[in-house]
Amino acid sequence: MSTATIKDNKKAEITENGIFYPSSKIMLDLDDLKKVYPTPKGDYVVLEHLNLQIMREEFVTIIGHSGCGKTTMLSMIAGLNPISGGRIAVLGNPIKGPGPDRGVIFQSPSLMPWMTALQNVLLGVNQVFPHASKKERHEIAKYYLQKVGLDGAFDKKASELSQGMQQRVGIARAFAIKPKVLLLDEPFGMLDSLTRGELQDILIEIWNKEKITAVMVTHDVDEAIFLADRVVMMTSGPRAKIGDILKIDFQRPRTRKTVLEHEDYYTYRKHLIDFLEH
Ligand SMILES: Nc1ncnc2c1ncn2[C@@H]1O[C@H](COP(=O)(O)OP(=O)(O)OP(=O)(O)O)[C@@H](O)[C@H]1O
Repeated sequence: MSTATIKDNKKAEITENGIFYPSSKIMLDLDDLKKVYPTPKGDYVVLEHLNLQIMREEFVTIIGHSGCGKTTMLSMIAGLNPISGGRIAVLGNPIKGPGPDRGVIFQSPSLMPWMTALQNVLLGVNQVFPHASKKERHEIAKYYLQKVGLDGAFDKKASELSQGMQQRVGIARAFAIKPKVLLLDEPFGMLDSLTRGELQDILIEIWNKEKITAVMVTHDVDEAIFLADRVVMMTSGPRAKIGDILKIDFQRPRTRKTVLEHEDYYTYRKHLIDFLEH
């Protein structure tokens, strides 16, 4: 097992734990990112000098104390929150706002309650693939609903679905637009632990197949380790930035059992908990 403290990973090409990441492999580049919120008491600098490169086909989880700016960072990558300084680029192209190259899964899936599961997924598919035939668009939406285990619930209204089923629709909706980057903001935070485990398995199964770049904020250290290629630790705010990065060397595909039984598991876990406690 190897770990590395990233003091300054600003370079376009980085070497970490002996692995060389060429710039051609960088999917997402956060360069000297800054975010300031104006408040009645004056400007609040949430993030400053935040540098992070995320590779193609990489699954990165982000942990940090409550209020450090994880959602702020993710919403800026999504293009939903303006940048105060620095740059965010996808495959070298600076982002200018939200776009279909970035899919988002929030803690609450915010479905249209009066629409069916299928119609909710089709909303995004229709927008992103306007030139595909109606049959093709339905096939895409149904494929991903099947993948999340909702074969029998295409025509159920979102309001009739449990929270876990609604989040399954949220996952299907995000994958169905075939984004380059999937952004997940504590997507399982509101679910009971059994449902949470089921959805982690579904997420990782689809991700294993599609291998799109994924960035996921979580408060759960075990979830962070189970899913990630690298766990990114943010310092506490104000002026939060990347404090440390832990590479998770478990082979894929992974199962919870093999991960929990791996001799490095508790070393990884201790590393993350030590970071959060200091
Ligand atoms: N629109 C806003 N205006 C002013 N301050 C804001 C705004 N949005 C967030 N903040 C502040 O910015 C800081 C970072 O918030 P953010 O939600 O990004 O943190 P977080 O790490 O995602 O928190 P949590 O883990 O609790 O979800 C917090 O102190 C929050 O109060």
